[in-house]
Amino acid sequence: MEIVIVADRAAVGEVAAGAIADLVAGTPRALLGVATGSSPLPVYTALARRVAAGELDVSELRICQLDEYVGLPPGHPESYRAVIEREVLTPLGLTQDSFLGPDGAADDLPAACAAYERELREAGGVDLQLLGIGSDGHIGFNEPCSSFSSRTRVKTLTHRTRLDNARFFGSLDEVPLHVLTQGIATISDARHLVLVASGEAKAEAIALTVEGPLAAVTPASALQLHPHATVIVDEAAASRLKHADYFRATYAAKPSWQKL
Ligand SMILES: N[C@@H]1[C@@H](O)[C@H](O)[C@@H](COP(=O)(O)O)O[C@@H]1O
Repeated sequence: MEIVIVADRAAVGEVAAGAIADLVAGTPRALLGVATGSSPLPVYTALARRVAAGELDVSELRICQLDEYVGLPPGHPESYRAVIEREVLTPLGLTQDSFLGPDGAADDLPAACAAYERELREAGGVDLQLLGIGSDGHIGFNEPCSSFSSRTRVKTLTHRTRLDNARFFGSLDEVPLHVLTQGIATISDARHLVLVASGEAKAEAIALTVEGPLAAVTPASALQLHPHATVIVDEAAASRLKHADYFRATYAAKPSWQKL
């Protein structure tokens, strides 16, 4: 696992966008897994800026979604499909044609989960999966104690996650209780995992992810098992890392030929 510590949220976005730009330069039709939440927004802003400046061509890029609420009516502004369209597809000039996501409005949810697993496989697998992290260490919607071998399935949100996400809805009651999410094994199939976090509220989850024991109670600790995982954090999110100085020195001495 490589840990990159930078000054602030905007710098987190620039470094992660650089990794995506490097991928697209070599593989224009790459499959990019995107995440919702506030953490990845600076990444999308940095990508959109590069596209607008003519520095990056994403016209062939394909996008896929990590997770989705169950039961929101189609077109609900907080469905993750709508969020990704608003925050990723439109700013990058992409359409729903280049987008894969699980169907949270399906009558048969297990079948929708199996169909999404199949779609990801048939698309050739995810090249780079961008991840945020919940304050309880969840990735996607894999709440604490999710199995490391889990595939896409229905999960129940914890009270804490529903409280965290209530800011996007009118009230806590409007936050769905159930979701579909890529499992931890599904996420780990991606060839490169890039987790971004900023702010003090994520410091404990980041310390447990990077330096804590491998434990289902911290779902993001599964990144420790991945052959190519990068964690990009700002100083506040890094503030509880015991090995921060080593991580800084390692990144500062990174050979120029070596990409993230
Ligand atoms: N399912 C999403 C996660 O993918 C995201 O990482 C998390 C953190 O969001 P934020 O970055 O806003 O703290 O929110 C939701 O639970």
